[in-house]
Amino acid sequence: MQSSGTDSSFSRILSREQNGVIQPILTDLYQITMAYAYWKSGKKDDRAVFDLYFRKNPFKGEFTVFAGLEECIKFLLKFCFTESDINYLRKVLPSNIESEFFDYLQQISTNDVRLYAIDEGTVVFPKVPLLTVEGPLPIVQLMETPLLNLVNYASLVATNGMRFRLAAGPEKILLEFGLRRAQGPDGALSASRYCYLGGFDGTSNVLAGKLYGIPVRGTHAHAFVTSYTDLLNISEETLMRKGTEEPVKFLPICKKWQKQLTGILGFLDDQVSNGELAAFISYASAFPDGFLALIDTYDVIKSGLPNFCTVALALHELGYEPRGIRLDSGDLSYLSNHVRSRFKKVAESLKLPWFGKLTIVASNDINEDTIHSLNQQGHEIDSFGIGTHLVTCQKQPALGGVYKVMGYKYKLHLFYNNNETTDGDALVDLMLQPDEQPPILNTRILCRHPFQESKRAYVCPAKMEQLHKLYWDNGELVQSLPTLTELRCKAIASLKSMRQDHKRALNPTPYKVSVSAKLYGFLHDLWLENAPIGELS
Ligand SMILES: Nc1ncnc2c1ncn2[C@@H]1O[C@H](COP(=O)(O)OP(=O)(O)OP(=O)(O)O)[C@@H](O)[C@H]1O
Ligand SMILES: O=P(O)(O)OC[C@H]1O[C@H](OP(=O)(O)OP(=O)(O)O)[C@H](O)[C@@H]1O
Ligand SMILES: O=C(O)c1cccnc1
Ligand SMILES: [Mg+2]
Repeated sequence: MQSSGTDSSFSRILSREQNGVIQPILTDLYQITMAYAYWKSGKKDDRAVFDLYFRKNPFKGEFTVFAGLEECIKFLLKFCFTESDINYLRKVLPSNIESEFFDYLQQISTNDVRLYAIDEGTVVFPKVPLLTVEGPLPIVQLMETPLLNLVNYASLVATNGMRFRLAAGPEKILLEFGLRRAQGPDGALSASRYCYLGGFDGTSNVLAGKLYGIPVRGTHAHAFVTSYTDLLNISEETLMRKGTEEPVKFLPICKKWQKQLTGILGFLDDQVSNGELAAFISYASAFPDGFLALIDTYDVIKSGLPNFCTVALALHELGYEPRGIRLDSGDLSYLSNHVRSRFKKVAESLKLPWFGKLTIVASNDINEDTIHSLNQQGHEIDSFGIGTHLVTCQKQPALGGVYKVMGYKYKLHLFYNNNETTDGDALVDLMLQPDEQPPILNTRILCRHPFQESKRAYVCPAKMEQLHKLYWDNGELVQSLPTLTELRCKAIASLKSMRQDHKRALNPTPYKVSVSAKLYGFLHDLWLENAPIGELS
């Protein structure tokens, strides 16, 4: 077990929930067989350094949001093979394994491990190490699979969330509705957590709300509407006038508004679904403030919209504030525009300006391209509810993060220019050798392409940041860990500092990760040393 750290943030993360499935044997068998072979050949105390990085940004994009670090740290914190793990391993590993290996496994810990990492929520790029893990070879090897598992999907889905945010714009409310479509319960929880980190505003997943403090949001389903067949179901429904104990029969007020609305909206009251109206009245009676109705069960224009307006005006008469509607089928551009124009018409006719600004939520198999297309066509959607494409990352289902021995050490700086309107744009990431003098602000420094000799540029940083920090040392967390909401703000700010052309949806400009002249020379020599020389005959 680890020593109990003194840093208060250490005990703080212990109190945060962790998925119980994360444990040292959540790994590939070959990590354990390699650990045995290392142990047997006397390498148990050899030191090794592994870097975790990915080779290509996902979704044909040019950025990735790094996520999963807090879980990696909790994994280090609790890293311990239990007696039951050992008993299981004794059963499944070949019988020739020496018993002392199991004694060794049972006492290993992360006390001699060091973890350097980029802050969670930072926008990161290919081949830049997100984590660097130093420690006894078998121990850091054993961490490969769990660390990759904790970072790959977290970063992928956070990036996906951020891409939906970029597509929708900063003002739209983005809700994650993916629980029913996610890759199992754990995929769903991770999706809710990291979509929030990536800039979503809330989730429908109640357990994720409880575990991670994410705002929980929701509307109602078609099943709720279809379970009501006629107005008889609700004829006795009463509602208190807001702020009073005065019960009022709600249906007659609705009937009155329905009549008035037929002239304004031009619908026929014998064409609206009475079952739908009953469902809306019933939901409104349960939640009179913030009433939001799904209006596409039967016919948005002929039934759902008039029924919603009817109930919304009746609620308003009793002092409540309705919120709006959700569309879950059909042409979301056309329907949202139509609904908005009708809301405005009601607002003007009845001198109720708030009616024109009611919220329009859209859902139904929405992906990033749908949002770009809706933006082009024009729409009046205020909020998107997104499930399948977001959480399954249908456009690219995995991030190809790897865990490798890089064979050299480096330090990494991020340089910014002095764009005053954006508080500085990120210009370039520069890797230097550890013993190099740190770059000096407002002084030219040569940044080279890691391999192509002719590609180089001078950069004069107005602001800079060292990206790798020591997070874990001597069995303790040595940095404070931000809350999920702080990580979300960090991710949004980190993306904001990226130039627009790196973020565009189609053919974005690659962001540059470069090396110093000294590191370039070192890498070049290393490469030449290792590249075999051919022989001509
Ligand atoms: N204006 C639009 N531009 C581009 N895509 C749209 C637009 N409106 C809706 N979509 C998308 O088009 C697809 C329409 O889905 P589909 O063809 O299944 O029709 P539907 O009306 O949703 O039917 P169903 O009731 O069976 O779900 C959805 O993925 C939706 O997100
Ligand atoms: O479409 P997604 O992005 O996955 O978002 C979640 C979907 O889940 C719900 O309905 P569901 O798809 O379960 O049923 P329905 O489409 O038949 O109403 C909801 O109405 C959304 O359409
Ligand atoms: O609350 C909603 O509207 C919701 C939740 C999950 C899936 N679809 C919709
Ligand atoms: Mg659906």
